[in-house]
Amino acid sequence: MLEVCVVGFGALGSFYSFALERSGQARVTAVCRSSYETVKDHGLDVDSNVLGKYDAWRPYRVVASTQEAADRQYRFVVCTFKALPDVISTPDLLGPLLDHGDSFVLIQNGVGVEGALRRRLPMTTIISGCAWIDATIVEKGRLLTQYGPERLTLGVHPLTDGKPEEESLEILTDLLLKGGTTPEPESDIVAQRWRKVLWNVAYSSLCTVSRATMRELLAEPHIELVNATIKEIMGEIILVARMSGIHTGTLLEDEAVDIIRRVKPTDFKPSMLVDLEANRPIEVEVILGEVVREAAEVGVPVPRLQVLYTSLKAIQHKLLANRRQSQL
Ligand SMILES: NC(=O)C1=CN([C@@H]2O[C@H](COP(=O)(O)OP(=O)(O)OC[C@H]3O[C@@H](n4cnc5c(N)ncnc54)[C@H](OP(=O)(O)O)[C@@H]3O)[C@@H](O)[C@H]2O)C=CC1
Ligand SMILES: CC(C)(CO)C(=O)C(=O)O
Repeated sequence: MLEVCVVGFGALGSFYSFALERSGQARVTAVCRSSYETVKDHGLDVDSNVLGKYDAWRPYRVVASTQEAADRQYRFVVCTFKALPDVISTPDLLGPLLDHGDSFVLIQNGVGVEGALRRRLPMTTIISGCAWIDATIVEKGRLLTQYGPERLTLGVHPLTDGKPEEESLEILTDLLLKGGTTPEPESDIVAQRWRKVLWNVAYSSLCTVSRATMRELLAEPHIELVNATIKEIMGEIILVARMSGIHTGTLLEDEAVDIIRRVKPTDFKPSMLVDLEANRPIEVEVILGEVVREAAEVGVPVPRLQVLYTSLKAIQHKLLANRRQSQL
C-alpha cells in the first residue's frame, strides 16, 4: 500500500482521496481543519457523478494537523487547500510534512503556485495539476457533491536543474485511473496552467466582482457585451503568455474561442464567488496577481486585468479584515 497524505480535505481533497483509496493501492492520511470532528466521527457521504454514491466513507486515517501527520514518510503529499500566498505560503502551511514526502502534488488553480515550494525543495519532485471539475463540500463538511465530468491535467514541475522525473507521475496517474478518475499527463504543465487561467481570470473574476452566476453573467440583454469583454481580457493574457515564452500545444487564441463557445448559462458559480459568499479568502494572487506581475516583467500593458485585479484586491482586503475581526 502506498502512503498518501492529503492536506486540505475540502471538495477536491476528499474527491481525489476517495479515488486514490478506490484504486486499492493507496491509503490516505487526511489532514482536516474545520471538518476534523465531522469526518472522524461520521465520515463523509459522497454523491459524485464520476465516482458514484457512498455513505459515511472514512479515509484510512484522519488527523487534525500536519504535525500529527508527520509520523511517517509518504509517497505523495497532495495539497488541495486553496492557494493563498497572501495568507500563508505553501511551505509554511505544510510545515513538518516538508521532510516527509517523496513527491508533492499541487491540485490548485492559478499560475506560479509551485514557486514557493520549489524554492524550499529545489530537488524534490513536484507534480502540478489543474482540475476541470465542479465539486463542493456541503452540510458542514458532511457531504461531497460532484456534478458533470472530471478531468485532471497533471505534469511534473521542472526540477531546479531541469532534470525530468517522470516515475512519480506515472504512479500517480495509474492510481487515479484505477480509482475511476480521468488524469491526463502533460509534458508542459506550465502551459496547461496558462490555458486554465484564461477561464479563471475571465469568468471567475467577472462573476465575483458582479456577484453573478454564469446564467446572470451570460444573460441575453448583455451577452454580446460580456463576450466582447471576455475576448479582450483573454487577449491580454494571451499576449503576456506569448511574451513570456509559454508554448501551448494548441494556440491559446483557439483555446479562448473554444472556452467562450463552450460556456453555458447555468446556475454554476465559480469557486472564487463561492469563497466570497462564504466569507473565505479568494485566490486573487495566483489567478490574477501572478499574471499582472508577469505582464509588468515582460512589458505588456494589461489595463483590463489591472481593473479586475484592483477590484478583487479590495474585496480580498475586506474578507481578510472580517476574518481577523471574527478571530478576536
Ligand atoms: N471545487 C472545485 O470544483 C474546483 C476547485 N479547484 C481548485 O482546487 C483547489 C482546492 O479547492 P476546493 O477543494 O474547492 O477547496 P475547499 O475550500 O473545498 O477545500 C479546501 C480545504 O483546505 C482546508 N485547509 C485550508 N488550510 C488548511 C490547513 N492549514 N490545514 C488543513 N486544512 C486546511 C480547508 O479547511 P477549512 O474548511 O477549515 O477552511 C478546506 O477543507 C483550489 O485551488 C481551487 O481553486 C479547481 C477546479 C474546480
Ligand atoms: C473552471 C472551474 C469551474 C473548474 O472546472 C474552476 O476552476 C473554478 O470554479 O474555479
